[in-house]
Amino acid sequence: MRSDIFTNTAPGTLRTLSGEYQSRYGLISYETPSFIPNRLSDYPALTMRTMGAVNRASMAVARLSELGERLPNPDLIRRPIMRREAQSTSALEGTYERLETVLAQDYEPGTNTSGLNESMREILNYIDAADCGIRSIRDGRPITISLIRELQQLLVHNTVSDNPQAGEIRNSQVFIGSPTRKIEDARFVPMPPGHDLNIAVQHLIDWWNSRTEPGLAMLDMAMFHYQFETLHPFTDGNGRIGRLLILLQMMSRGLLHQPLLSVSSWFEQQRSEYQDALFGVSTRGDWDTWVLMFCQGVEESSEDALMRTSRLLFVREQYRKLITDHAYGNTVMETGMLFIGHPFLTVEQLQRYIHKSPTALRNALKRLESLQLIENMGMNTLRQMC
Ligand SMILES: Nc1ncnc2c1ncn2[C@@H]1O[C@H](COP(=O)(O)OP(=O)(O)OP(=O)(O)O)[C@@H](O)[C@H]1O
Repeated sequence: MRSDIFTNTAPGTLRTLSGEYQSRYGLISYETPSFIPNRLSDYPALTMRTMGAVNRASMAVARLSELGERLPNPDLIRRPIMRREAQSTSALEGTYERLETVLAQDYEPGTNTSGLNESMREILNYIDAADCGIRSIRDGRPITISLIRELQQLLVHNTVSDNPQAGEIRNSQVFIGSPTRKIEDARFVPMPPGHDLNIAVQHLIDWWNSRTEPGLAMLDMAMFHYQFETLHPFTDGNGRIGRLLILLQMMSRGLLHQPLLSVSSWFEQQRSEYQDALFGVSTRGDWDTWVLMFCQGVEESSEDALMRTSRLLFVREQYRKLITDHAYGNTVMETGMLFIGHPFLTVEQLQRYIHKSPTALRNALKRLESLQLIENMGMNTLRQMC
């Protein structure tokens, strides 16, 4: 990491690290600065433009929350939204599966994924971690180190990163973005592991839990996200856990009651600006650019979630009306409603969710197909058509 781009307004200090790493050519020695951020304390000075973005983001989340309160079946509607988040937060870190494949994957949190490929396992692990986080917040559990460690452990479960450091604050050095594999060329080198890192992470969590002013929650989340990523507490999964925490923080501060927000797709589209903005805080204390970007991301993601959720509600109403107009019975209605949260369903899944005879289910599917609400894709899979 270059040290000359850190100015005297950087909110931290540089410490030189030296060591050796194993390359394919043998042990190579390195010497590089690492960045130790100051503890978060007061709010940074922000421009009027950024304060406006903070307000707009808060209002967009409030609108989404209001819609969430009116949802007839929030758990069903949240399912495709969480899968989309799982797909894009993983894509941001280079783990890619098509969204359709993720939506079609027959999976419920906690079930065995060992037969699946590594990238699908990672994506489904995110669903497990998100599910665990959401349940914890709903049970009134505060955001603590132990909760965050539990989420990271779920995220890396049964993947290449499932090692003795899974679920632990790291005890080894990490380097962000060193594509040439030369440590000196890493874009950012977080602080070394050990006592100081553990204390810094604890301080960050205490800082978060001491913030209670609702009007400042957006700013708190932006600052928290920067500090979390800059500390990089884990050996893997820092980006994904950091972005999951944004949702959990909104829920725990009462800004959002239903987990309808997916921020990663927006950050994925702005990947290099996102990393530059985080880096800009470290190198020159440019909080304004970072907070502005964070709030734009939250605002646009909330607007997008509002649009997607409203569309799902509209589709649900269309299904309901058509099925009612044709005087079809409960099984058709129940089956049709299931497709709202499951754009793809296999016959086996349907049999698991709807406890009716195979003939009744077959008839219900035929009726939904005749109404052109679903389509048979072959291989026992049906797809929502609206
Ligand atoms: N300059 C930077 N300062 C602080 N954080 C950064 C910086 N650049 C990127 N990040 C954060 O680090 C994340 C990527 O980190 P890294 O490539 O080490 O992945 P990771 O820790 O393995 O976790 P994940 O795979 O979930 O990101 C980014 O998503 C971003 O949140």
